[in-house]
Amino acid sequence: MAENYPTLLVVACALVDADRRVLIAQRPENKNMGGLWEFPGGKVEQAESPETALIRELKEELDIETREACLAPLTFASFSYEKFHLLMPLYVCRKWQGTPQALEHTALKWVRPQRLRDYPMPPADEPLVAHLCDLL
Ligand SMILES: Nc1nc2c([nH]c(=O)n2[C@@H]2O[C@H](COP(=O)(O)OP(=O)(O)OP(=O)(O)O)[C@@H](O)[C@H]2O)c(=O)[nH]1
Repeated sequence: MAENYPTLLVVACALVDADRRVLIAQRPENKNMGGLWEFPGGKVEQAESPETALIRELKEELDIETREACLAPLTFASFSYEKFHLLMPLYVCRKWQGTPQALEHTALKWVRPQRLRDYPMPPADEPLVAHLCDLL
């Protein structure tokens, strides 16, 4: 692996509803990996904790509010993309205020964990699905 190959810290969240379904969000077509389904979240900015970043991203992307105590770490993705290495902790959140809206995505979908494989996801996400199936 080349030097100066940055590791990008991105936080993501599996929102889980009362029926044990998970929220996934479709990336806009004009973005890298457009059309794929991902877990809401985004890059951790400087001087932000992962949890603070995730709470911010959930508000910006979905217009929902949650708090640190409602974010349970589940697992992480570690995957080499062409231009960066992605390190992505995945949290589970079962308690939030508001109804998720697709403010930055093309669509949102509540999916049973066993059906997540029906939705094309970024390659980094594929190993995460098994963890959600085990948990839920
Ligand atoms: N939020 C999120 N990002 C993911 C997932 N899987 C995955 O590979 N990523 C990658 O993590 C990177 C950071 O995501 P991001 O949401 O902050 O950035 P972006 O590409 O949408 O564009 P932006 O820079 O305009 O915000 C992207 O390259 C994205 O494709 C995932 O499940 N959720």
